[in-house]
Amino acid sequence: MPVGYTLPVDLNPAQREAVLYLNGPCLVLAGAGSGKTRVITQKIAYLLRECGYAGRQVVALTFTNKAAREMSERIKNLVDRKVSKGLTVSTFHSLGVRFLREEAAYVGLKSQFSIFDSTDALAIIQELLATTDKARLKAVQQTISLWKNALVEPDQAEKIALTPSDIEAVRVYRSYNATLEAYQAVDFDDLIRLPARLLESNAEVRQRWQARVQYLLVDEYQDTNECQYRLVRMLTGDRAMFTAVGDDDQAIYAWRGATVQNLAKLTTDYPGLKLIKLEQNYRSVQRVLAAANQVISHNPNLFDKKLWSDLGVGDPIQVKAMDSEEIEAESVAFRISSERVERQANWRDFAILYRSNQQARVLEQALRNLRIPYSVSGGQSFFDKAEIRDILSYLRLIANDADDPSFIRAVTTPRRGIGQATLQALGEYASAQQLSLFEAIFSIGTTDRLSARQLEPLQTFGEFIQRIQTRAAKESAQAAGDILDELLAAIQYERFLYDTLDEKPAQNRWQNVLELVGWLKRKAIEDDLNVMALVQHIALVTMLERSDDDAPDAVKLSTLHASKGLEYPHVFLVGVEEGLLPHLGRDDDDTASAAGEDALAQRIQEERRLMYVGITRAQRTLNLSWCKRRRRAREDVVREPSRFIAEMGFQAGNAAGVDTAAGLSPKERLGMLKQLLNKS
Ligand SMILES: Nc1ncnc2c1ncn2[C@@H]1O[C@H](COP(=O)(O)OP(=O)(O)OP(=O)(O)O)[C@@H](O)[C@H]1O
Ligand SMILES: [Mg+2]
Repeated sequence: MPVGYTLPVDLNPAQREAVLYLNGPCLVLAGAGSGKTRVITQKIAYLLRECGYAGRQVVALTFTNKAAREMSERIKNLVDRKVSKGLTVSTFHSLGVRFLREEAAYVGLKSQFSIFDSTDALAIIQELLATTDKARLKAVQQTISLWKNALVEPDQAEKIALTPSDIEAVRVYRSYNATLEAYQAVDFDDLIRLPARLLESNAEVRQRWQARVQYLLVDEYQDTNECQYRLVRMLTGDRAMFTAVGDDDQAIYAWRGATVQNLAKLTTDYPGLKLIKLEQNYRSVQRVLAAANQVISHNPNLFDKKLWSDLGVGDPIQVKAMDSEEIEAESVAFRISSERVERQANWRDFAILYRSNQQARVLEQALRNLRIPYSVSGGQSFFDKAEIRDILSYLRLIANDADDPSFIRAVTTPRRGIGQATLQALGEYASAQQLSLFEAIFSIGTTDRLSARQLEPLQTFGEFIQRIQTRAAKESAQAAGDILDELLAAIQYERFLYDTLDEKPAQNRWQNVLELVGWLKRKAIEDDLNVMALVQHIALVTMLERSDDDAPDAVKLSTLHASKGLEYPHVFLVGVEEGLLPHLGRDDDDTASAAGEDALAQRIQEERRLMYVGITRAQRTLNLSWCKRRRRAREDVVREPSRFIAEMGFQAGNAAGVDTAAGLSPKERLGMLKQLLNKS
């Protein structure tokens, strides 16, 4: 340790060791709430303040934009702005975008490539597969995604594809890639796959990046996939100056190709790896921790870990059975409202967590009824709304005019007298000439299939987009706002809404558009992005969350997946029932249900880890509930309590809420007894 450096006192010896260790690769393996993320933040501060690293030499990778933002905030408080200048704290995907923007030419892209989200990607697959069977489409999309994440190219996929459906998927995979290439577009998986592949194949690029990334830190390492593993390996090279932190019990992205084996692989790939374990949990009271430990003990474990807390026993965990999801939602809303007063807490101290996005609607309604402020994260719904996709199609076209899907959406919304026949003629010409639709406008001229009357609105549109392109490329973040306003006015989008819809929905949609534009303007200024850079930024936000503008004091609604890494004083975990948590794939878009016993066991284990993640978000109180009946496709279905409730040692049927001492050590039991006695 450099002389005169005082590490923050609020690090325990093991954490301190992890922060100070700089002799090679380091893995911190520890349970929830043990301060893994804190180690990363403190280590960045240590590198910058005491070890002479410049900001631009340090890269920290997190799992979500929100986590990246929070980490940046914390570092701002620890390190002088001048010292941290150039520091990268981002998601794997944002780093991928930056990498590809700089190295675009090496992978045959222009730097203003489009990023297609899964809705865009699905539309392409639908065209290639020529089916509307949604389950089949999603299955193919997932297969392609898994191949990409495992760095399996179509040629290799062809060799391993045995079933007719996999063979079909290979065919789609090939054409899908070709289509993306034609549009100068990449999908989310490509954001990591292309950099990893380029780094592996091109020594010059590899050396340049290795010289640049002097120290790398990775949070939530258990959820990295093969591509991300290789990316980390390539970026850090033989020097292997990195710290990874993770918890195998919190691996919840196997369905996206993540593999906890990456944790084990580190220990074999880097023989000199320093392994550090943390055992004290600083987040949760003992009852919560005991429940978490109980549940996860039903999974086979890769690594032996212990976890204890000295934050006191805490209140009994409540387990409630509800008659329906409406009643469950009402009851949660009511409880939050009264507990806020009783506990003198803030709205933001409460979180409601659920397995599936669809559960949010009923909860939102109940909170609105009681006028409780809330914010939702983990949903993609906002960016999937028609009006938002309309506006974004313009922006995407402006940034990348090879993006044919965006062209088609923009040119036909609002309608400007360009009909199907016109577009068809344009499309045939474009593909014959190997041009994008946008380029085709300017060279097609009138033909026997395209009259001057048809051509004119196309050209007007083309010139309009070109004018904005010229400005957008030249101007700054400040001007981005003006450009957005002018764009909206020029296309008369508000009028289009009121012309085509009833007043109420038109008003709603226009509000959403204004919200989007307001958010974009703030983002442009905050991160100093011009319109071009902004467009790529948006695509990334759509991926996991859009929770920038969290209301300052609001109850948090979140999926379990999106709650990873976060903590709340009071947690309500709803819908803890068989079929939902564990989610057993009764949905029609599910492929794993047919995949046999072993796959099912794996799946239950992943769901159990998800349950563990949920429980361990709670700092002080935890409330579980499940519904005896739930509406599914307009039918009421009888539900059973989740097996996880029994695994925690609780009984599930009691509507009054039960408490048991299961999972507590003798000392903790005694503490609990004392507490009960004090109360009475
Ligand atoms: N040494 C410490 N002293 C006091 N508080 C600590 C200490 N280490 C961590 N904490 C606090 O404990 C909480 C959990 O820490 P952190 O979020 O870093 O854990 P984690 O291991 O990353 O959890 P998760 O597995 O959920 O991501 C935070 O509120 C953090 O500030
Ligand atoms: Mg963490």
